[in-house]
Amino acid sequence: MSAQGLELQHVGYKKMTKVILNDISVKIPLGRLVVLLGENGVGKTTLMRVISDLNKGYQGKVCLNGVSDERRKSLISFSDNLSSFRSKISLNDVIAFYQQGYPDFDLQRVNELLNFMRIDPLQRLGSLSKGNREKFVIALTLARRTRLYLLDEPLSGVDIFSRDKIISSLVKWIDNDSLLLISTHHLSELEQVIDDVLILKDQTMLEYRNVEDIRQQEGLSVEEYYRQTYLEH
Ligand SMILES: Nc1ncnc2c1ncn2[C@@H]1O[C@H](COP(=O)(O)OP(=O)(O)OP(=O)(O)O)[C@@H](O)[C@H]1O
Repeated sequence: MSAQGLELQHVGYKKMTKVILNDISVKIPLGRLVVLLGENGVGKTTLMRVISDLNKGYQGKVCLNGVSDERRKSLISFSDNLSSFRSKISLNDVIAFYQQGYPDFDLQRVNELLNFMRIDPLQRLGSLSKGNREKFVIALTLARRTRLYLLDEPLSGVDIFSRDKIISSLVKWIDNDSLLLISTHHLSELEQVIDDVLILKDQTMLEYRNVEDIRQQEGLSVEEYYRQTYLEH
């Protein structure tokens, strides 16, 4: 494989003496939409934080497009819960902050995304409902023109109509030379748009597999396959 893409080599992470992630190795090419699966507490958020270099002191190597040191951070857009912002700040001011902080932030794209999600940027952050706040986070995350997007359970509070709309448009917002890793507990909704699944179990990777292979070779939906594989091991 070329250096283009995300490569994890024997990645592990401990918190004090507790093993959270253990010996994860995988190569994911660019241009993929990958869903990250696993039960509560298995380490999905931790893995995203390790990939983003937010959790220091991990074992092994994380390499994105050939960059394995902390410079890879500039190639990664990770959904942020915006907890560092005051509730009185307007969405436009949060956007201005992102514009200043990220040279790859695309103002036109964020406006298109907000328009698409029907979020008015004149509102104050603290006035957003849970679901609308999640939509705003998705818009901010996808508005960067970068190589890797990490969305950590981005749709948990979003209503089913908006979820369908956002999910079916995800491909449109991700460039061909980028990669999207999205964690969810609602796999069935994403089945039609994802390329691959990455399953975590017992602190490590159980499987990384192409969804078309699953359908053709196993004759199962991705959700059926996930349940079967998870319970078998
Ligand atoms: N600050 C912390 N201190 C100690 N343990 C932690 C800390 N943060 C996370 N953990 C532990 O790390 C493990 C992985 O947590 P993580 O949040 O990554 O799981 P997850 O797969 O994202 O879970 P969920 O599906 O519930 O969001 C859990 O066992 C959790 O208790």
